Amino acid sequence: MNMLERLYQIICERRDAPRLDSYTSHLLARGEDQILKKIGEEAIEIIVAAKGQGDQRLVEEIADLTYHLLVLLALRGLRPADIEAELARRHLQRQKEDEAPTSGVAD
Ligand SMILES: N=c1c2ncn([C@@H]3O[C@H](COP(=O)(O)OP(=O)(O)OP(=O)(O)O)[C@@H](O)[C@H]3O)c2ncn1[C@@H]1O[C@H](COP(=O)(O)O)[C@@H](O)[C@H]1O
Repeated sequence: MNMLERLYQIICERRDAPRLDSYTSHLLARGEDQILKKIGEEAIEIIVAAKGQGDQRLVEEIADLTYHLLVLLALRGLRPADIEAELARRHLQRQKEDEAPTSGVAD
């Protein structure tokens, strides 16, 4: 299991068995609007970091956004595999388009 899957699993555990000492449990209890607000804030922090705070800061902000996106998925009963499936679907679609014979007149 990779770290994203492990983190998602822990977030689901916090959703299903809330803990008083858990930021994740508190965030989930505050509801979807608060999670969406955090996602917006983290996205802006990524832009600020990319525009002049260095690669380490950028990585940290992308990790923050990733964590909050996983919390949103868990709240909605979605899974990281749903995102992978959508990306795979797009990739296969693009491959098919690239492989399809071009219409038009042969020379
Ligand atoms: N990966 C994360 C993670 N990334 C970011 N954050 C939290 O996200 C918050 C974002 O920081 P901000 O300053 O924007 O927000 P804040 O002022 O602390 O809080 P808000 O009131 O704004 O929500 C911080 O409190 C971080 O600790 C995370 N909190 C938890 N995890 C992981 O989630 C799992 C469960 O941890 P608990 O939530 O502690 O149970 C563990 O694997 C943790 O490592």
